[in-house]
Amino acid sequence: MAILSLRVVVPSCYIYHSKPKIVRNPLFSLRPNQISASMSYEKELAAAKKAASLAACLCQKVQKALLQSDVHSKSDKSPVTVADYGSQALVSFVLERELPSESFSLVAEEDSGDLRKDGAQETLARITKLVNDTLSSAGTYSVSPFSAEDVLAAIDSGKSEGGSHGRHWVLDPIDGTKGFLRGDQYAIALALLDEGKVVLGVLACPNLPLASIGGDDKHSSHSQVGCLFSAKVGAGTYMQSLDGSSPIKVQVSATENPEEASFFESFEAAHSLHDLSSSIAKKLGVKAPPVRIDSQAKYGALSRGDGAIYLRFPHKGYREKIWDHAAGCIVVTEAGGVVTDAAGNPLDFSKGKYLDLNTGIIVTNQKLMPSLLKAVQESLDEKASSL
Ligand SMILES: Nc1ncnc2c1ncn2[C@@H]1O[C@H](COP(=O)(O)OS(=O)(=O)O)[C@@H](OP(=O)(O)O)[C@H]1O
Ligand SMILES: [Mg+2]
Ligand SMILES: [Mg+2]
Ligand SMILES: [Mg+2]
Repeated sequence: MAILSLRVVVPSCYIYHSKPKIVRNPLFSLRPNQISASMSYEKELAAAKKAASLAACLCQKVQKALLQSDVHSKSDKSPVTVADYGSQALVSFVLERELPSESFSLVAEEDSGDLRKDGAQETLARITKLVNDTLSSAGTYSVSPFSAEDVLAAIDSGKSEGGSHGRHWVLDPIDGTKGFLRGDQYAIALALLDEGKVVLGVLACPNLPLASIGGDDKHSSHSQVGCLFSAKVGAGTYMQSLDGSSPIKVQVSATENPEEASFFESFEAAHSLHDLSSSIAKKLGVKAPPVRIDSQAKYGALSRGDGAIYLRFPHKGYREKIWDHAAGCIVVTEAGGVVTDAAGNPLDFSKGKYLDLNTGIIVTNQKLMPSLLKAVQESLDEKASSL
């Protein structure tokens, strides 16, 4: 069995601390109508942070010793690993356990179909062991070990369709599976929808340096890695280290000058049109080359001002899923940023599993958004007229 070599050294399993250290910033003082919103969803946010942190432990364990046999191809040919399944089972278990009085609906990326097929028993046994080992090493729950059937059921509790009524959790158990396999960036992305609106979001990014990745030190081997971003409607965005530092409030870059702004885009060229992003950035006057990283770690990095712009233009025909953007979207907006489609409309998470989008997704701060939208429109018009 081939063992893939991985570049990132990760810290040991996380101990999660919940007490926030508030960094005062007048920009983030709450308006009266935000106070009630900020006080609700508290236990849901705590549960989401716990679930994502535990899932991150499981993913790290797998990434440290990744076996070729842990990687499978889904029917759409995208990769899925034992860690994607294990992470989904763990998050679903923790949420149900922490919030027993609430009706539970989860819209999640993975399902157990392939794991129920002949020949998948060994993989399922490995996932079951990973889930049990992670729960027992965290020591948080005294539960009898999960059986393989329990794991399949926990994965399949993510089959909800979401929508505009009631509450729905939205989970990408590993966002950026290709990055995960390369030993690069990935995220456990969890959000809660209430009446079709994202009201909280958590991004666990086990390989994201705590220091900025926007500057010259982005390849420093000394950087401590492992970030947990969390945001609640009306209450701002916080970042803490996954191994337990106090949360600090973060905010997006305040730059008004595109020449100072760097931009993020997908690492995978198959996921976003890099040429189109370059033409938009050039029009806007951005000087720096693109920062290409996998997953919603881009939203996390943007929320703390590492870069000022995220451009995402999928190839024609691709339909964006809500779990690829829900958590990232609230993490950025609560940090003062703006997330829209290419026409400037806010993203609508109330339509089920898919986002009903116009062309692409753009993210930046409030000052740069008007000129970014103009550059996007001009570049799209040029592209259309050249066809
Ligand atoms: N063709 C195509 N176009 C656009 N997007 C796609 C495409 N295929 C996949 N995906 C989704 O992209 C998710 C990975 O996020 P990113 O594109 O931000 O990261 S990456 O740099 O490209 O790895 C990735 O999420 P995961 O499947 O959770 O890894 C996919 O949902
Ligand atoms: Mg994803
Ligand atoms: Mg995924
Ligand atoms: Mg996937």
